[in-house]
Amino acid sequence: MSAPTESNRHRSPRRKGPVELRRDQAHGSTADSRLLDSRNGGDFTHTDPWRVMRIQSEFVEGFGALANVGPAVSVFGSARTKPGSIHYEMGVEVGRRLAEAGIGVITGGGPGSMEAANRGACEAGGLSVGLGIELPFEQGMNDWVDLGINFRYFFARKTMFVKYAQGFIVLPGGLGTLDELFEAMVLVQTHKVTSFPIVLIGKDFWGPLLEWISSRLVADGLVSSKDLNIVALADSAEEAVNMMLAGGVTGRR
Ligand SMILES: C/C(=C\CNc1ncnc2c1ncn2[C@@H]1O[C@H](COP(=O)(O)O)[C@@H](O)[C@H]1O)CO
Repeated sequence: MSAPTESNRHRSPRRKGPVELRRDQAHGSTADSRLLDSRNGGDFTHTDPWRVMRIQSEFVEGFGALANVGPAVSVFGSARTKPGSIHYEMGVEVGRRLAEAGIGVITGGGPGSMEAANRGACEAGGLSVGLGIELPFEQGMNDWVDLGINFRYFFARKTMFVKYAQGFIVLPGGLGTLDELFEAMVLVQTHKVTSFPIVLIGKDFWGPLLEWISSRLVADGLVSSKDLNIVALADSAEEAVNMMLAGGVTGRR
């Protein structure tokens, strides 16, 4: 911005919402002139202020669609497990047992263990929710989702996993699953959520990770030893769902 001179000092400032623009910054188009200017084409949809509106609409639509889901558990796990594999079948059983306990199932709506948990819930007549995510490659919602919402933004979607669930069950998975697990653990660690059971299924799979957290992170003073209690380990779908119930998740009667 250039320094004030005699010629521009008194030019009136221009307001853009909470932003006030003076001198050279005050030139340019106005919101209504841009709205009426057909030469802009669709370029405005690539601007950050427009994205804020889209982000806001994801929250509004997500909150609206999920407001009445009732008691639910978010189930995370690999997008790559195949029907017939141990982890896929475990996902089906998790979904089924949650549904039988009157608890809805929320997943990422994708393939693999997400599909498995939705399938188990759907087949048992329970609520099966999928929070899909737009990805650079074609990827539809799995067939077992009854209530599906598609998100553009991971962070809006993640809010829904926490806000509408009373606990998390985590099946074996890769980076996406680890991301969701660690986010949940930090929310509990920082008391952003309370009474929120997180159960990992598969002692062989998760044991070494917890052992590393204990032997390295706790030993180096990076994590408090009491934070190890944020997660519990289970070896079966039955055990995991019972831990949810014992942890305060109560199903619909
Ligand atoms: C890579 C493949 C499919 C990707 N499709 C996904 N759809 C919905 N949600 C997804 C997808 N991929 C990852 N997620 C989320 O992360 C977790 C699984 O990630 P991981 O890296 O496979 O562990 C899962 O809980 C989702 O919320 C294969 O075709």
